[in-house]
Amino acid sequence: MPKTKTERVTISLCPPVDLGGEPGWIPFDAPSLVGESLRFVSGEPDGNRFRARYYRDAEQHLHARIWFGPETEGPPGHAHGGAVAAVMDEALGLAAWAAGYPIVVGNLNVSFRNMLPLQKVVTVESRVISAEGRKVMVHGRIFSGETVYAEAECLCITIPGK
Ligand SMILES: CCCCCCCCCCCC(=O)SCCNC(=O)CCNC(=O)[C@H](O)C(C)(C)COP(=O)(O)OP(=O)(O)OC[C@H]1O[C@@H](n2cnc3c(N)ncnc32)[C@H](O)[C@@H]1OP(=O)(O)O
Repeated sequence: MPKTKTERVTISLCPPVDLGGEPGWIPFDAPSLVGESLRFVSGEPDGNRFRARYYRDAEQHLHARIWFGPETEGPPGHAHGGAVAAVMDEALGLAAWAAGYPIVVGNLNVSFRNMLPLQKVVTVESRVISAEGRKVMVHGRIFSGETVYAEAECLCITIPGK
């Protein structure tokens, strides 16, 4: 009769990272606005996938500091394109909510400009460009210093009744 074997799985967490904002940025509490459902990107603030923190600046624009952990890997040592798109989806959709539009994302167009190294803290900046009828256009980019990793155009559609 085969013996049952207990396997011990050890998950080692990466060390803490600094997701602090720029002077003048105010921490933005996304769950208090949209609920607790945004777990895919921001749900594990100490995990090995994404670590994210949102802020608003004095002009109420939404910014995020994002750390792409080892579990977001696509090309060796670099973030998966889907991981980059997931961050854009969440951050730019949230930017529309933060500007007062209850939306879901209808179309997201991401341009990958440079490979994004893992375990790097980057910044997402966003701008609500226009709002016509139910369509809200948000633009954003992920960058660090002079390097732009991705740019995105996000068409958000307001949800009737919200
Ligand atoms: C609840 C708490 C959440 C709280 C969550 C907050 C989270 C924010 C961040 C996360 C963002 C996400 O991941 S959201 C998840 C990913 N997204 C989704 O799953 C969305 C799936 N799609 C849908 O549910 C639907 O297609 C909608 C709601 C987007 C649109 O459907 P609809 O309500 O029937 O409206 P519809 O008549 O089709 O479209 C309305 C207008 O928008 C235009 N339009 C619609 N889609 C598109 C499109 N892809 N590209 C161009 N234009 C479009 C139409 O032409 C029309 O223009 P006109 O004729 O008026 O000119």
